[in-house]
Amino acid sequence: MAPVVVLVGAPGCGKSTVGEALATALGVEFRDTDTDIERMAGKPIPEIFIDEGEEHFRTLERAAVAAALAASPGVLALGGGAVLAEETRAALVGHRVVHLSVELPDAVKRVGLGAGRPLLAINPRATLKHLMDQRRPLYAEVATATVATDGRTPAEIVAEIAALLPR
Ligand SMILES: Nc1ncnc2c1ncn2[C@@H]1O[C@H](COP(=O)(O)OP(=O)(O)O)[C@@H](O)[C@H]1O
Ligand SMILES: O=C(O)C1=C[C@@H](OP(=O)(O)O)[C@@H](O)[C@H](O)C1
Ligand SMILES: [Mg+2]
Repeated sequence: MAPVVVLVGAPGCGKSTVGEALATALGVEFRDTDTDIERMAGKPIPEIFIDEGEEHFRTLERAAVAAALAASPGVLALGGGAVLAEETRAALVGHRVVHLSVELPDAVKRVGLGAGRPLLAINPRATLKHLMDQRRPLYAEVATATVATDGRTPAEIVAEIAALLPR
């Protein structure tokens, strides 16, 4: 069964937070591929990056996204870098994919010092800017709708996404 909606966007755009609140509002299951990856690997994401490296994480991520797209009936949040994989962008075709957009100032405030996000462990602001510039076209490519999150509460964002969904 396909997800009701898949959330994509940069780190700090609110995929995990908004996704969980949206699932609660809709009364459906919430799934986050980062949580699935941690379960698969048996350790937190920063440890996967330290022990096996980013490439290994991306391999686990491609598998986690493919499995979740096939099996999750509810709201599905991806990790911010999932769209880097062409295989994943292809797998998203035909799904309802909402890009939660965020500009650098709000993203920086939300990720803080990058705790729990190994890619942002050094110089979070500059790294985030680089990641966002690189990925913006990829989020636009996979998205069927975009919802801006800057200066808005998760509740406001949940309401806007819910209004996009079929009743
Ligand atoms: N709309 C929002 N306004 C303010 N803070 C937010 C908003 N959405 C998420 N946050 C906060 O930003 C941080 C990152 O959110 P998270 O859901 O983990 O983002 P993502 O999964 O997209 O990386 C969390 O501390 C969360 O509470
Ligand atoms: O941007 C990225 O490449 C990553 C984003 C993280 O997820 P969030 O976007 O939920 O922070 C997580 O998948 C991992 O740390 C890599
Ligand atoms: Mg997340």
